[in-house]
Amino acid sequence: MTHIVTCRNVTFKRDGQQVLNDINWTINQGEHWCILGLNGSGKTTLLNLINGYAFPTTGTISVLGNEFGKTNLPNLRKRIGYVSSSLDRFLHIMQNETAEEIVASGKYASFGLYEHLSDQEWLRVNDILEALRLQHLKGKSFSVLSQGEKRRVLIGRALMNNPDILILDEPCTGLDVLTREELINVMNEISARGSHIIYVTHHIEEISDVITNVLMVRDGEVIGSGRKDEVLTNESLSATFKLPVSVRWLHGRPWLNISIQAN
Ligand SMILES: Nc1ncnc2c1ncn2[C@@H]1O[C@H](COP(=O)(O)OP(=O)(O)OP(=O)(O)O)[C@@H](O)[C@H]1O
Repeated sequence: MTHIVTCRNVTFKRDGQQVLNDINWTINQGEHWCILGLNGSGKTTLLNLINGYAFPTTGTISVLGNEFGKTNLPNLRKRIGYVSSSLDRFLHIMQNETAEEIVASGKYASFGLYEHLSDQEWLRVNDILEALRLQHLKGKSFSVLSQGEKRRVLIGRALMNNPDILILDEPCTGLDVLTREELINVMNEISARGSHIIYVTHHIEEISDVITNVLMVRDGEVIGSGRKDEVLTNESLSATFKLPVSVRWLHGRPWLNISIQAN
């Protein structure tokens, strides 16, 4: 398999609105992508198409070598991990479960099912807790964890199945700067384990060393796509954010400056 994701001439229309228009995008082996775009630009819709939760109006999508419409979706979805703060509303069902039980439940892609794990799978749970620096949370119930700890536990849960693709949809929303940096560091671990990252954000500061490529979306259209150092220019960022901005690189990481214009 050479391509992880391929979108060809993908459009998506709903209620007379062209939500996505002629999207062409390829993720190759070994690449980690960030999707950048304003609120309402179409990022979540694109993720839903990749997950097979929605289907394009026209065009084709193939994920991990399988073309949608010609493949077994549940099996394919097991190879895609998805962590999103938009799923927080479902978290009430696991408030009493411990950090390690929640990671373990990722094995069955269902909360609350971890009774049948083998000794080897529990070793894997331990290994993940260690890799994400969550060992100290063993035995603690989910309800008492901080926001940052909860996000990392959910990423650990998504890693339990060794997904080929891990989608992180705005994982740093609501986190303070220290917790955000801790979470960004976790991406090194994820890539070391062989998952391809798709990281969705509004903030270019979250584009860590691990991210190789960036897709810029504006009003449902791709306006930039490629290696991050080539794509993240003042012009393309100003177009993406509909605001005059400039980019500054510090130790290989981009930061945004907003050019305030005097009236
Ligand atoms: N099923 C649908 N029916 C009608 N409109 C839709 C549907 N799905 C998405 N849209 C519209 O498409 C546009 C893009 O929405 P989408 O959620 O993909 O944006 P987004 O980039 O993820 O935004 P945010 O950053 O705020 O999460 C919005 O205007 C939204 O209202």
